[in-house]
Amino acid sequence: MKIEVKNLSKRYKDHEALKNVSFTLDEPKIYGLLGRNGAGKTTFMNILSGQILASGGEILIDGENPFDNQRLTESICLIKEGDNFKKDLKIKNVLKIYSYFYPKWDQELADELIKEYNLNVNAKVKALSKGMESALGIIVGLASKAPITIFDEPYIGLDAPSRKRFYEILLEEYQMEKRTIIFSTHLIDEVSLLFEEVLILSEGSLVLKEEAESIRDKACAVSGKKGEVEKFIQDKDVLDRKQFAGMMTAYIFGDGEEARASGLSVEGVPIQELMIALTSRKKGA
Ligand SMILES: Nc1ncnc2c1ncn2[C@@H]1O[C@H](COP(=O)(O)OP(=O)(O)OP(=O)(O)O)[C@@H](O)[C@H]1O
Repeated sequence: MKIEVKNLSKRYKDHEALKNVSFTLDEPKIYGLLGRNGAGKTTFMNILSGQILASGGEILIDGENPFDNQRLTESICLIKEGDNFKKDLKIKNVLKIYSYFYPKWDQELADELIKEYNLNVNAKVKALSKGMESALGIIVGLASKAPITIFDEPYIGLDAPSRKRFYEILLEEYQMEKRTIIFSTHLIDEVSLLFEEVLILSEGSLVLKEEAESIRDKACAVSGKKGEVEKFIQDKDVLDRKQFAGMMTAYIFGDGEEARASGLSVEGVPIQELMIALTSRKKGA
């Protein structure tokens, strides 16, 4: 489904959470939506899933506004950090409700994941630990098979092996049937390999939208003796620099060929570092 975001703004009283954000997602991909606390990620995902209204601009999904739009809501599944389900419901009833709601619901996958995460279908949501409740969210998100599936920091309390399994299953499912997956997380290093495209919000503005692969070509980390790196980056677009014991690493925009030719060592910039550099750069600008 095509998602067009046009001059999107959201104001909460005197705070502008989203400022004139525009971009298009026109292919089913795994998108990483990143940014610091308060950058506007959840606000964006809430507007996208039709839960709240924008203050200005619009989001169109296949040409339609998602707010109060039954046809579209069946195609969008948003799994939040918590409180996704009514506390008094039993797991089996949660699954039943979602199976009615999502036309492409995959019960076989839900059953498999219930076993995988060792959940008792007769347990009530309120009796679940934080990690178990997150597992239930992940199960619903994956089994919904919604063409737009949004995970907003979906794994609070989930331990590392369970998160790893989630990434593996997400990828397996995605490879079997492509869909738009928007994944917002602060555990960037852990998931960045999943992302096919990365969007970074900073203080309500979009500061990067780039395919993960071209990030590798667009920015690089240049390391070497401090003096040599300093000399090399004089005329470069520098994102960030770190120094230690007479050595320096600078993150720069541009490919690494010239740096390599100057005898400096060149590596990719981890997406987490890129996010930190881009979001602090804007603040200081
Ligand atoms: N209902 C609301 N009322 C008032 N202000 C809000 C409301 N929801 C969000 N905000 C403010 O809007 C800004 C963006 O919040 P949002 O939750 O979208 O950020 P985020 O990027 O998801 O942050 P985090 O990574 O911490 O979850 C923040 O300054 C937040 O305080």
